[in-house]
Amino acid sequence: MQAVLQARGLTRRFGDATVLDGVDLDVRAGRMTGFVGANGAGKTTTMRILLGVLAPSAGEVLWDGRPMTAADRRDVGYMPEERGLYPKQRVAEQLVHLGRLHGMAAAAARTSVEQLLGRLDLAGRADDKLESLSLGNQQRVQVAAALVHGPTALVLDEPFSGLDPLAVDAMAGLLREEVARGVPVLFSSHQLDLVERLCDDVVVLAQGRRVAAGTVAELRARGGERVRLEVDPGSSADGGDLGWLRAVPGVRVLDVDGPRALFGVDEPGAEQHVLAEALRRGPVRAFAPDVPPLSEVFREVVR
Ligand SMILES: Nc1ncnc2c1ncn2[C@@H]1O[C@H](COP(=O)(O)OP(=O)(O)OP(=O)(O)O)[C@@H](O)[C@H]1O
Repeated sequence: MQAVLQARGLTRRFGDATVLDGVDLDVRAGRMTGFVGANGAGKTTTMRILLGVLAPSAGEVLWDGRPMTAADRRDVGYMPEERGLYPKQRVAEQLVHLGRLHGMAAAAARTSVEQLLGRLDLAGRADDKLESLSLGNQQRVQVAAALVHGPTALVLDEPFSGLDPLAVDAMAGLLREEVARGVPVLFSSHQLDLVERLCDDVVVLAQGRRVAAGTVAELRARGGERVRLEVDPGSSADGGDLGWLRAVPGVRVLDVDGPRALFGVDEPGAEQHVLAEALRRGPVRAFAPDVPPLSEVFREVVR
């Protein structure tokens, strides 16, 4: 499927420092794309370039396969790192104003704001000044600001930071609805468990370069074949200690804790030798393939 929003070879220099170096990015229609990387990796800089807030030193941003214009960008929902709503203005008032700026009729903007505030559990705060809300609730309003006009794409800089688990679920539900209506969604986050749970695709940046990209499953499979083994400690002569695994050729022990172990398979079939040896020593409780969590893959690829 053709990506709607693409970056090709994005490079950005600040003085002598190259903070983005040839970054490619694809955000596909109807897919949630997670944008991850350590502090300072270049995520915010990339998002600013996507939205035209910052110019690239080289490279380009494409919309539907052609250079993205200011008109294309006008309908993208953007939640910038510096946020951007007015603390002293009332919540609903400024959201309606934003909808109007995107070309909505007043009545349509009011309806959209009412619905969004209801979904985000903020109906009772509509007439309060933004600054009187807790930080988490202010964050919800910031996301509402990106959604109010029915965006053609969403680019959100850490929309989940500082949210309680219920707010995360409410926000995730809203974003999923946008994805379901075909909107490409890109969001940055340091919460890798959340990225793993919510995203279809992931892009990993490290020091200004794209070091990995693909579906969550593809990235998790990068660690190679792994197997989890557990034996019955009581019935084995050696008390179930799996230390012997270290001597099996073609096997890379990742973790051993008495009768439980996790090992990588470097030579196809080596896991069958492990199983045969384990069964020779006593009963086996578990022998199953294991996929590393995204957080583990992340540590590997950004190293
Ligand atoms: N205006 C600027 N002038 C000079 N350097 C900048 C400027 N903006 C960003 N940088 C540098 O670019 C690098 C990338 O920063 P960026 O904010 O894009 O990273 P990030 O991945 O979003 O980080 P974080 O997860 O901490 O938000 C950093 O080293 C930062 O100091």
